[in-house]
Amino acid sequence: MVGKFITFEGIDGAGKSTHIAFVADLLKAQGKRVVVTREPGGTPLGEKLRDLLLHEKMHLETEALLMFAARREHLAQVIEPALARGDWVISDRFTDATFAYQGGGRKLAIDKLTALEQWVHPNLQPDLTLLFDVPLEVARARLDATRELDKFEQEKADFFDATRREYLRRAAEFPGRFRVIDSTRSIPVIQEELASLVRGI
Ligand SMILES: Nc1ncnc2c1ncn2[C@@H]1O[C@H](COP(=O)(O)OP(=O)(O)OP(=O)(O)O)[C@@H](O)[C@H]1O
Ligand SMILES: Cc1cn([C@H]2C[C@H](O)[C@@H](COP(=O)(O)O)O2)c(=O)[nH]c1=O
Repeated sequence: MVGKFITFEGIDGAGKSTHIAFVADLLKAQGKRVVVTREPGGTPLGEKLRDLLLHEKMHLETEALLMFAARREHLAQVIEPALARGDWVISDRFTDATFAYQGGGRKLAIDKLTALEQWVHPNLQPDLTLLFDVPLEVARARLDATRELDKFEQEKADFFDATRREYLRRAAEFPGRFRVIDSTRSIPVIQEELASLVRGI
């Protein structure tokens, strides 16, 4: 059995995490073994780096390098072994998030990120990337309703507009693996679309 690599992306508050367990359950119901994980994080070292990344101020290049350091560990410890076993992997964010947040949001040169991507995972891309897309005001209202905001969530509107634009630019650049989900709709309506997508996988 050959597993597939599915990533969930979107600006903070877009609603991606809400749907991960739903998609995992659909795949399990099809008899697939599923590993659910997240970035930054997914390993003990990655979770420590996550804590730093989400709460400490740092130079933007340090931030990008730490994202890729956590990713290298995540690939080695979790993603690559799972795919090699034939499991399916669902990751709450992956490298598209670095292009969107550190590239789009923080304006770090895209060619530097491309070089890191080539170093860390030259031969692996997600088979499917679900981009949960909402205007900033919708995401912000959803976040405000939930919890204390981390370093990224406290960023200003310009940052999230640029992050969202870079996500959408990448979705247009890689139409074969991206599906843009209109996440302004209700949860049950989005789940109908996800169920139909998963049936076709
Ligand atoms: N389609 C939707 N309609 C209304 N509320 C939603 C929808 N999707 C998610 N929410 C709510 O919005 C909030 C944020 O959702 P969720 O945690 O899934 O977002 P997220 O994109 O994963 O954010 P983050 O990246 O910050 O974790 C939650 O309270 C969730 O219940
Ligand atoms: C992988 C990755 C993540 N980020 C940012 C995006 C979010 O604000 C946080 C992760 O929190 P989540 O609510 O669990 O999604 O980290 C980033 O800036 N760059 C990345 O590569």
